[in-house]
Amino acid sequence: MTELNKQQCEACQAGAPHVSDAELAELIKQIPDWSAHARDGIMQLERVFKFKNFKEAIAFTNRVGDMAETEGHHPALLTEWGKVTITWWTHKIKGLHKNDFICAAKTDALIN
Ligand SMILES: C[C@H](O)[C@H](O)[C@H]1CNC2=NC(N)=NC(=O)C2=N1
Repeated sequence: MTELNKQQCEACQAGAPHVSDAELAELIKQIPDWSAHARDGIMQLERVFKFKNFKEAIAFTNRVGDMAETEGHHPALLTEWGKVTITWWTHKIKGLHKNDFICAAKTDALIN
């Protein structure tokens, strides 16, 4: 099967199915540094990235932003001095779609 970070997001419609528990268990193995948790009842993927300073943190943030624009799928981004917290979920379905796992894998590929 094609590696997650080599796949492209699909256009996600309202009403699209959430990933099943079994699919989540399989997909999360490909992004082992990410956690899957519910926040306000919405399942999300989250990872904290550490950097030497703010300059590197904001540069990484901008690379992720460019990827999100390319994919048409967007994360929550918290950029701090030396740290970026990235959270992926699909707003339209208020949960996790395969797109979120693809974008998490693409995010990992943007680490210098
Ligand atoms: C119109 C636009 O394409 C949609 O609103 C996209 C934008 N980016 C998105 N990003 C995420 N994470 N979830 C969405 O449902 C979503 N929808």
